[in-house]
Order: sequence, then structure tokens, then C-alpha cells
Amino acid sequence: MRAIIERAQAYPDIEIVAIGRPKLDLGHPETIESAVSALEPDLIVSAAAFTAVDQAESEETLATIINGEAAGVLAYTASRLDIPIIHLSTDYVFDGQKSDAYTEKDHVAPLGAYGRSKLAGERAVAFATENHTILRTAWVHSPFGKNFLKTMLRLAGDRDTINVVADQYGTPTSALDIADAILKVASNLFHSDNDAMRGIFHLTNSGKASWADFAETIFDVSERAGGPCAKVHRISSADYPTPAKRPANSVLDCHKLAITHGVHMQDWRTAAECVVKYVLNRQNVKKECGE
Ligand SMILES: NC(=O)C1=CN([C@@H]2O[C@H](COP(=O)(O)OP(=O)(O)OC[C@H]3O[C@@H](n4cnc5c(N)ncnc54)[C@H](OP(=O)(O)O)[C@@H]3O)[C@@H](O)[C@H]2O)C=CC1
Ligand SMILES: Cc1cn([C@H]2C[C@H](O)[C@@H](COP(=O)(O)OP(=O)(O)O[C@H]3O[C@@H](C)C(=O)[C@@H](O)[C@H]3O)O2)c(=O)[nH]c1=O
Repeated sequence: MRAIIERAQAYPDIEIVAIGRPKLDLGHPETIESAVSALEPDLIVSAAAFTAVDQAESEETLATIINGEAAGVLAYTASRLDIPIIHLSTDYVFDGQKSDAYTEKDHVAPLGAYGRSKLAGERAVAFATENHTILRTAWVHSPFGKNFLKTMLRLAGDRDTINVVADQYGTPTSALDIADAILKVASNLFHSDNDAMRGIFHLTNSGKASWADFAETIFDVSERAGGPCAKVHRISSADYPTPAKRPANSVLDCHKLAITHGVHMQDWRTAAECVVKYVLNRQNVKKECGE
């Protein structure tokens, strides 16, 4: 959300109204319709979620209310207001068994509670309104909030070596690039009734990495910029037990989004470099990661 607000500054004709806790608690879906309708939006971006992947294993009921039921009520609200909804989903709807990149047509089979709850959300959104665009993204990093990139920089502050799994593949994706894509898709939905612009789309930076590759890139950039760095000890998932199982491969094929919405995403390393520099330098985001 912070990234969308940051990027929307380039669109003076767009007014973003962010609504979340405490005004709107998705854990109480019955409060959503009136709270959102009162804002009289022209489009809804549904980005809030229960994102604690491991915690979701022990709190699946709450995760399913927030990521599943509440997503459906938001979409139902959009339908009642006769406006489009853009809903964010995840690569963790896949089981990771495919060797190539996943397309939107591939079979979904989440490995854990978070993925199941997000899949429930996708289905609830599609059931509530045809006027939806679901954007499945992955491995999000950002100058804002908590994420893997910032965790690595923090851990490097007091460790020489960090163990990082090297057998899970995906695509690190900048929240700033996601925000730009959302703004472009929103503009397309405003200006076209084309059914092809609705449905499910994959949205990540381009390329492929393991979490260990991602960590090494973060430290390469950080070291060159005079920031913290650590040696990455590449380990297997078996050596990093977590409550939730993650997919071994969740690289997403983003051609459909490029062809239909004209969204072309940059390479993940370039995107990660600008976010690391932004985090280290605390400079104006436009200077490091300008549009
Ligand atoms: N992070 C990632 O790697 C990925 C994320 N996604 C999806 O992208 C979207 C954005 O994720 P991201 O920005 O990383 O998530 P964050 O965890 O950074 O932020 C989640 C947001 O949801 C809000 N939220 C959580 N619970 C509630 C609730 N009960 N009521 C109202 N608001 C709530 C949080 O509010 P508060 O500040 O009050 O806690 C926070 O603003 C989500 O739909 C997520 O599933 C998809 C793929 C990868
Ligand atoms: C912190 C850390 C994690 N890891 C591993 C654990 C895990 O397999 C992988 C990523 O760990 P994290 O817990 O940071 O990331 P995780 O919560 O799995 O990230 C996911 O979040 C949700 C919201 C999504 O939708 C996904 O696309 C994905 O981004 O890295 C290490 O190997 N070493 C470490 O020091």
C-alpha cells in the first residue's frame, strides 16, 4: 500500500484513499461493505492480507477469514458499486512441482494454510464479480514494511554468515514495480470494458532466483554501497525447517500481463539493487527507483 501511495504521486488525477486497521478490520468481514461504500471509490485495490506464512499454519481460521472471506466481501462490494476490483494473490497457490514457469492455466495446489487461504480469496473474488483482475505476485521486497530483503540487511548487522535455502526458486519482486503495474492495470480497467483485461494474471519481476541467490545479490549491492554484508551459506530446505512448506519452484510466467495490459517488468536483480540502495541511503525513492 505504501508503495502504491508513493508511485501514485506521478498520477495527479488519481486520488488514493488507504483504508485499513483500525477503521477497517478484515477479520470482521461484516463491517467491510459499509466502510468501503462510504468512500465512494471508483476502483478497489485489495492488497491487505494475513501474510505471516508460518503463523497461518496455526491460525488458518483467521487467515481464511481475512484472505478468503473478506476478499470475497470486498469483491461483492465492488460489484454492488459497479466498479472494478484489483486483488493481489500469491505464487504460493502452486505446489512447486512444475519445472518451468507457471502460467495462469496451471493447476493450483497450495502446500500450506496461507496458500490455501489466498486461493480461497481468488475464488471468492471471481465468484462475487466478473469485473475483477487478480494479480498473483511473489517474493515481494520493498523499502517499506517487513520483508526478506530488509531481514537480510538487519541480520548482516550482527552475523558474518547467514544460512539461506538454495533449493526454492522464484522471482524476487519490487513492491514499487508492483505498484506501477497496478496503476497501469487500473488505468486500463477504467478505459476498457474488454473482458480479456479481467481474470487472473501473473506479475513478478523477470528472471529466476533461489532465496540464497537473492540474499547474495542483496549483500553484493550492499557491500558496494558501503552497507552491511554477510557470507551466504547455501543450505537445503531440509536444513531450515519451518511450520509451512514452501514450493520448490514458483517462478511465474508473466507473458499474459505483458500482452494484455502492456506491463513489462524489469529484471529482478535491477529491481532489488534499487531497493537495497534506497533502504541503505534513505534517499528519495525516486532517485534510486524512479519511474
Ligand atoms: N509479501 C509477499 O512476498 C507477497 C505478498 N503477496 C500479496 O500481496 C498483498 C500485499 O502483501 P504485503 O504488502 O507484502 O503484505 P504486508 O504483510 O506487508 O501487509 C499486509 C497489510 O495487510 C494489513 N492487514 C492484515 N490483517 C488485516 C486485517 N485484519 N484488517 C485490515 N488490514 C489487515 C496489514 O495491516 P497492519 O499494518 O494493520 O498490520 C498490512 O497493511 C497481499 O495480498 C499478499 O498476500 C503476494 C505474493 C508475495
Ligand atoms: C530469514 C531466513 C529465511 N530463510 C528462508 C525461509 C524460506 O524458505 C525463505 C523465505 O523466507 P520468508 O519467511 O522471509 O519468506 P516467506 O514468508 O516464505 O515469503 C512469502 O511471503 C508470502 C506472503 C508470499 O506470498 C510469497 O510469495 C513469499 O514472498 O527463506 C532462510 O533460509 N534463511 C533466513 O535467514
